[in-house]
Amino acid sequence: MPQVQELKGNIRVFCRVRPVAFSSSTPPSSLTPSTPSSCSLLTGAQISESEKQSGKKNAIHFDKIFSSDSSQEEVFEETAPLVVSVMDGYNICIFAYGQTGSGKTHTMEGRSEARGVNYRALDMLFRLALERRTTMKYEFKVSLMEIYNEQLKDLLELHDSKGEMKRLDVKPDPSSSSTSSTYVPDLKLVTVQDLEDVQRVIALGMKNRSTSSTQMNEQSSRSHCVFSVYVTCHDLLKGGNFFGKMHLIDLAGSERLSRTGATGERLTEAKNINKSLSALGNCVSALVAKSKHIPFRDSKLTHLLQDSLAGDAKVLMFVCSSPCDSDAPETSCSLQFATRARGVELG
Ligand SMILES: Nc1ncnc2c1ncn2[C@@H]1O[C@H](COP(=O)(O)OP(=O)(O)OP(=O)(O)O)[C@@H](O)[C@H]1O
Repeated sequence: MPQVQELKGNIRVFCRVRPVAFSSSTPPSSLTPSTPSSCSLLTGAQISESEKQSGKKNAIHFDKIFSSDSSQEEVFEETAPLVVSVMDGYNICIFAYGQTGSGKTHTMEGRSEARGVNYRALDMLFRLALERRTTMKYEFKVSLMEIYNEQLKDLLELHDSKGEMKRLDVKPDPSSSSTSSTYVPDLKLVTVQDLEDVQRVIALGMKNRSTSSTQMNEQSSRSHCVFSVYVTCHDLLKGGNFFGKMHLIDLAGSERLSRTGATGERLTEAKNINKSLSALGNCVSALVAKSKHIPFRDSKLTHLLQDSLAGDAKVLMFVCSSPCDSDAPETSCSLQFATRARGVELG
């Protein structure tokens, strides 16, 4: 059984490197083709090697590095201790960050033959609930939202017959004494009892999600996707209830507009994605500097994350990276962001 991690601490950062093969199979015409020999930028071994050479000052530190041959099981094994604590009433936020095509969706959602963190997390929660059934009774609800072009949408509820999704907003939580606590009024929560329920809900939501093909990724997420799990725990021995909440977030990929060849609608999407990711960067910098004002309200993404980043959540960030030299500028930006994020003190 994974051990529950301590509440206080910094944002934990896990670095995951995508395999080479996925970019070389369909090399984008405008990019340097990815060959194994040119894809030497980032492996666990090389990070520690560069660490040795450059000395501690410039070294990049992560809580864990997963190389390109790390399996979904290995990744989840390290993530599980954090996930478990939602059953004990903690708030958890796990998000994947990185350039487009770097493996964020693979890490969070995965595929049916290689499930990602979301599915494995729910699987573990259901199994734990069963194990603890003589002392605790758990109820699970989930929600699925996306932030697309700076609009927060409920992926589980249609707003009208034209197929428009219901639009949502982030508001201060009136039931909490903490000023950083937020909630999303009118968000649809669905009770789930097993993995089949979860799969049904996710399949419905994903049908409504905004993805499209870009030069960098055949099935690129054009929105930030927020899958949330709400756990109510009834203590059967002592009586009383407590609550835990977990956000599992697949961020849209950061991208250089010049590389993506985006025009029209794709360009608007890309600009909105980059804007909200830089708002996240600004909040992280302000949190590291312990500024009085953290600009959470500058974007829907940061407003939604306020609850986790300024509250009492345990936060884990996957920084997903391409191993290719041709992606070096983006990888460098992602790693710098991850380094800053790791300096954020929580709790
Ligand atoms: N560790 C991995 N092992 C196997 N396949 C991977 C891995 N990482 C990524 N891939 C594959 O690479 C491709 C791109 O990955 P993915 O869609 O997860 O990227 P992304 O970061 O979510 O991109 P975007 O931001 O454009 O949505 C997919 O086909 C995915 O299955």
